[in-house]
Amino acid sequence: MLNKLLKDYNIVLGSNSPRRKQYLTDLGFSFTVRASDIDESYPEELVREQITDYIAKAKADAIELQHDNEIIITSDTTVWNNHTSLGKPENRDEAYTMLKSLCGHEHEVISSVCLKSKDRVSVFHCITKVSFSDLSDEALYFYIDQYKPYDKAGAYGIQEWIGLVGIDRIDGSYTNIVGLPTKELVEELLKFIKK
Ligand SMILES: Cc1cn([C@H]2C[C@H](O)[C@@H](COP(=O)(O)OP(=O)(O)OP(=O)(O)O)O2)c(=O)[nH]c1=O
Repeated sequence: MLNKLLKDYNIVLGSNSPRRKQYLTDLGFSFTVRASDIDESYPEELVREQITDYIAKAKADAIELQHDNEIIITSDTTVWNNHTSLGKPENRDEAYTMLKSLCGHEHEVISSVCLKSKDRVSVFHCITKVSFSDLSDEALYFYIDQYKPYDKAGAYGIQEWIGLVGIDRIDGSYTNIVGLPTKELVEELLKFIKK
């Protein structure tokens, strides 16, 4: 159904994330992948969704449009906790510090998505609240050592073991936590091609 609506466009996913690829596939899109590998730094005055909006757009800007009918989709996800943005942990200690800082309270997961065509750019974001339970150090180290969450913002994947045992509740989109707010993406894409 979505392919029919988008028949005049070539969708290009600008991402190396297997989860984003899977979600686009599950949505039923035909698409190609053309990812960039940018430096994900951002101006230090930015906060919350300003950070992910900025990086999602930078990811799109780093990808060249090859045809007039292409729409490039890029996304960026961060964990916003205690006024701090948690990206991907660089090592075991950093992963532990991040997870420990999430335990026992609520944080926000923010994903921004950038849609870019020959003549337009649109960025939107989606925020989900996630409450972590107070996990033991043993559980945190078990998760880090078994799952090596070094490719995940905030050092966790809700779709993994820690999501099964350590999350009290979420408020908002689940797919947004995993890196791509699918319902919002479809809505925004349909608006984007109507303009
Ligand atoms: C919080 C959380 C994040 N994540 C993932 C989503 C993102 O892929 C990743 C954050 O890194 P991103 O920089 O958003 O994306 P990426 O490097 O994986 O892919 P690309 O830039 O090529 O598009 O963390 C989960 O899979 N589960 C979770 O519960």
